[in-house]
Amino acid sequence: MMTNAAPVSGRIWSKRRCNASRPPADAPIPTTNSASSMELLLFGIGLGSPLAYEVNRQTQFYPKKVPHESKKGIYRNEINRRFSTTAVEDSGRGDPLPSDAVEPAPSSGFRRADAAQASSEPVEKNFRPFRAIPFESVSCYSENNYVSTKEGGELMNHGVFITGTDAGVGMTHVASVLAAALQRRLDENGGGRVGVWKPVQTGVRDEAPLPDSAKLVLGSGLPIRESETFSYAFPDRVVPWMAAQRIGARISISQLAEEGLSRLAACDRLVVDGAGGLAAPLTDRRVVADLAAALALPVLIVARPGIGTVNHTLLTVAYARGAGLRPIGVVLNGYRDGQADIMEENAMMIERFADVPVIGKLPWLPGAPASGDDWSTWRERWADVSSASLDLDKLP
Ligand SMILES: Nc1ncnc2c1ncn2[C@@H]1O[C@H](COP(=O)(O)OP(=O)(O)OP(=O)(O)O)[C@@H](O)[C@H]1O
Ligand SMILES: C[C@H](N)[C@@H](CCCCCC(=O)O)NC(=O)O
Ligand SMILES: [Mg+2]
Repeated sequence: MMTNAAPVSGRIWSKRRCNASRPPADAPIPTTNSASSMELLLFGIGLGSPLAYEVNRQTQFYPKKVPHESKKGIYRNEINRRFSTTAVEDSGRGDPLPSDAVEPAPSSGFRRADAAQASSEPVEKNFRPFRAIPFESVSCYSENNYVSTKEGGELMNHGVFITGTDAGVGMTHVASVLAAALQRRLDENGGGRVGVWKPVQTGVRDEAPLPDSAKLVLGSGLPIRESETFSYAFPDRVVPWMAAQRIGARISISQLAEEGLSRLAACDRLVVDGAGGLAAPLTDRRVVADLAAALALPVLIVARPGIGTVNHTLLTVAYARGAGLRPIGVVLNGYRDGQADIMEENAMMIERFADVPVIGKLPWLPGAPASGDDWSTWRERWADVSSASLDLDKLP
């Protein structure tokens, strides 16, 4: 029986900080151009209607690549609405998530960015530490054939959720090369399609470095459109929950879970690039680990090769297990000259103390492109070095 994780995020985000970032309780309800109103409109009337088109036109933010983000910096990638099917509800087994995991649905009209603000209760009373979804509760998804049962009857979907011991450890680079490697393996074995998905990305601005969604497409070389690889995009390079708070928006984990399951159904392997580590908050009560659990995906942990990584990796593994997740492997990424010995020792300790295999040891490969140009050379070099050291057989 899996246990729930400790309420870590409740301590990280003190009430004072949370309140400071929220709009005042009597703030006017946003009208058009707000994330929530746009989301509601699109949800209620469908993408094809003239009104929805009008909303899209008014809310451009990132016009070069994604013609549907708002000037305020949001937001929900409506293109991916098409992935939000009713498959989960149709399973006939009721609500796919525990009731407290499902965000309240909008009833009518515009709504504020955060349901807690619309409530008559003070915000503090609605703010609770997160509780990870117990793994058992996602078993209903198996009815949709999205879930494969591995040896020992363990529930595991056909894909992998990439996480890391810290921001910046190379999750997106590993996700993209892994997607390419999985596609190659499928091609060699009768075909099939690998999907990549970045559910929430932060730090997406015109002037910023490439967003992760672009890195996933360019780094994997898969024939997919960037606009179809992500769901939420926020301008500030911070934790997703905070990025949403800063612009008065909120992330719906139930919609993400639904979309993820539809994406799983639409491909043979899905590589999901999380944001930050497993404990990074997504909503008031949910963290990245909850999304991985809702998707029944095993997690692959990207970690640094050098000093500090044993502690960080063991913490991440423990947290994953506490949230009911299965850590399927660790990739030590970016070892430099002279670091091979300590990396080997660290790999040995991680395997011994965490009981998780280190399935990849990737070198630091200088010259990663910073813009959209010249990815093919890098991709080939990166694929060469990683194909030698990534053990794909450990992945479902
Ligand atoms: N093995 C590597 N060799 C060379 N450069 C790398 C390697 N791994 C990552 N990088 C570089 O390090 C930076 C961070 O990598 P990446 O974006 O994949 O990290 P991340 O963990 O996804 O970060 P974030 O938390 O910001 O999403 C990037 O500039 C990338 O080009
Ligand atoms: C800004 C980063 N790049 C990332 C979010 C990092 C969350 C960090 C969590 C923390 O501070 O503990 N965003 C993203 O992957 O889209
Ligand atoms: Mg990343």
